[in-house]
Amino acid sequence: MATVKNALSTRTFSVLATVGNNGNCKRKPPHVLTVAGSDSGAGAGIQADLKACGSLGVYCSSVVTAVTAQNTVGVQGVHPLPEHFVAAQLRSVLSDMEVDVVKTGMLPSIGILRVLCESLKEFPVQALVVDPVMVSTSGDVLAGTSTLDGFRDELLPMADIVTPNLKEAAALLGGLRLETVADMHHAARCIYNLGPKNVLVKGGDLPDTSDAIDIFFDGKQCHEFRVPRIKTRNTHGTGCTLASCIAAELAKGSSMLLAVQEAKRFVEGALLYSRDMVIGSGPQGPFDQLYKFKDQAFTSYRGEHFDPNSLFLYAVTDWRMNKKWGRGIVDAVKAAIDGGATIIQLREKEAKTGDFLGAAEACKKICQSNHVPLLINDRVDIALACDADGVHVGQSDMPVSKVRKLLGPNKIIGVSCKTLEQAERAWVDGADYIGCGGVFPTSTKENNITIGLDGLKALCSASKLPVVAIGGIKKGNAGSVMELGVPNLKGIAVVSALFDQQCVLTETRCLHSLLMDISASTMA
Ligand SMILES: Nc1ncnc2c1ncn2[C@@H]1O[C@H](COP(=O)(O)OP(=O)(O)OP(=O)(O)O)[C@@H](O)[C@H]1O
Ligand SMILES: Cc1ncc(CO)c(N)n1
Ligand SMILES: [Mg+2]
Repeated sequence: MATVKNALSTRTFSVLATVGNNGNCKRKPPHVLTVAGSDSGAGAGIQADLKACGSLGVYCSSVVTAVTAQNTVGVQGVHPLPEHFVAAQLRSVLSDMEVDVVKTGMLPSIGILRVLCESLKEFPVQALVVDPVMVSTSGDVLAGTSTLDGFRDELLPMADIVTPNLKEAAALLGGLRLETVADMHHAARCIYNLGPKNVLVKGGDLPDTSDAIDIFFDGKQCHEFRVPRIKTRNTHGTGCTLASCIAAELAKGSSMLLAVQEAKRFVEGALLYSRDMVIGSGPQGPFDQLYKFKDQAFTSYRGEHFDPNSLFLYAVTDWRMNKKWGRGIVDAVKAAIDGGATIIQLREKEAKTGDFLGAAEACKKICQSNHVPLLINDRVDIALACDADGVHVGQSDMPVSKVRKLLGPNKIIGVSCKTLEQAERAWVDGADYIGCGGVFPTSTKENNITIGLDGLKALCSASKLPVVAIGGIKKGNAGSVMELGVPNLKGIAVVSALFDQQCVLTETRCLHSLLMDISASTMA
């Protein structure tokens, strides 16, 4: 069950709008309509789209434009559906089902392309993702050359993003040669001039590159996406999957750039998971878009940005304490890391913005070179400005769902919780971990309610997220916390035990070795 929970990304639930209906509360899930061809081998086309959207927690309806007979060897046949029946399917779905985003794949004829354009004018949607499918990787033609003009003159001007591969980009530009990354940049700009709001030129098929490189152009800036090319024969359907994931993320409310980033991560994770899979005997096999349901390890694949074990010894800075002992934030952070701190949070309630940012930037360098994540307390602006690894917020700071929108899917978000309701909310809103306390009385925070070891244990047991304990923890009582033995209690967070001390390095070392001893004895 845990795998299923994970695959239904925490983010998913935060975007389920509730709509009143005869006094009842109903959920409206984000909804993508794919208008594409069926792939009998199920690696690409409608089948890929349904799996990809489903994996990202998005409802996917489907209008079939053609039925193909294909497998890992190639395309054995294409049977386009009659235009009037594509029109009928479009009307059925769009007139009734509150589609957020339309994603197009194989449009086998200019007639079908025009039917789609007419439907979109009659039933406008929030966003249109156009994957201008023309030729399969096996070289088989999936859309006649007559559709080229239709794409250029009618569909692309309506598109929020178009995602051609190299051959399709070349065809859209009248047979331009595309052989280098510089050519891809140029092509992205030229295709933008055909009218779409954004362009992603995909370089999966660029020869002689160790990276898979895609170029994104939003009319102002070009972004280069590079991931190490995964060595596998199973890449059939990467294009369809990528476009569907972009559509799904847009339907959930993401910005275009973040949607593309998330889609890339999904494809990369799926290829990695499926790299050794053997289906069929032809040259290009399908991969598994449902990978997140099958192997929990892949839900925490590196794209998932956060290792809960980094909560082990969590150092939270305090300007006043460090000043009292005559040292700056940066020196304090360096000493804590040298002593074994596994994550750093800068909590500088009184610092001026300019000073805070300067210190944060210096800490970021130290943290990065030591592979220790750096979080900023409360100040999302500072975190963005110094490119910190994430933010920690309290219950009266900016809500987690808003922080997630600002920081995107790849940053860490922690939130302080005392109650089971707050812990549940944190999970729903897309937090990565919970800070739970005060466990013991503390002077760092005024008027802080102490929940005690029992409160901590109850909250950990109920929480679906990893937990770090905080509040008055020091050498003398750290053992009683870690010995609670709840699996998602990953570590302790400390302020005065490290920073209200003469030597930060010594205190951190001491606490670190104590924690190591405790975890060795609890594992034994
Ligand atoms: N071996 C790989 N490793 C990592 N990423 C890849 C690999 N192959 C393709 N990609 C990525 O997959 C996405 C689709 O790229 P590609 O250029 O293959 O599209 P396509 O040709 O339209 O796909 P399709 O196989 O569905 O026709 C791109 O983001 C690309 O960078
Ligand atoms: C049906 C269908 N759509 C798209 C592609 C492109 O991969 C394919 N091979 N088949
Ligand atoms: Mg390809």
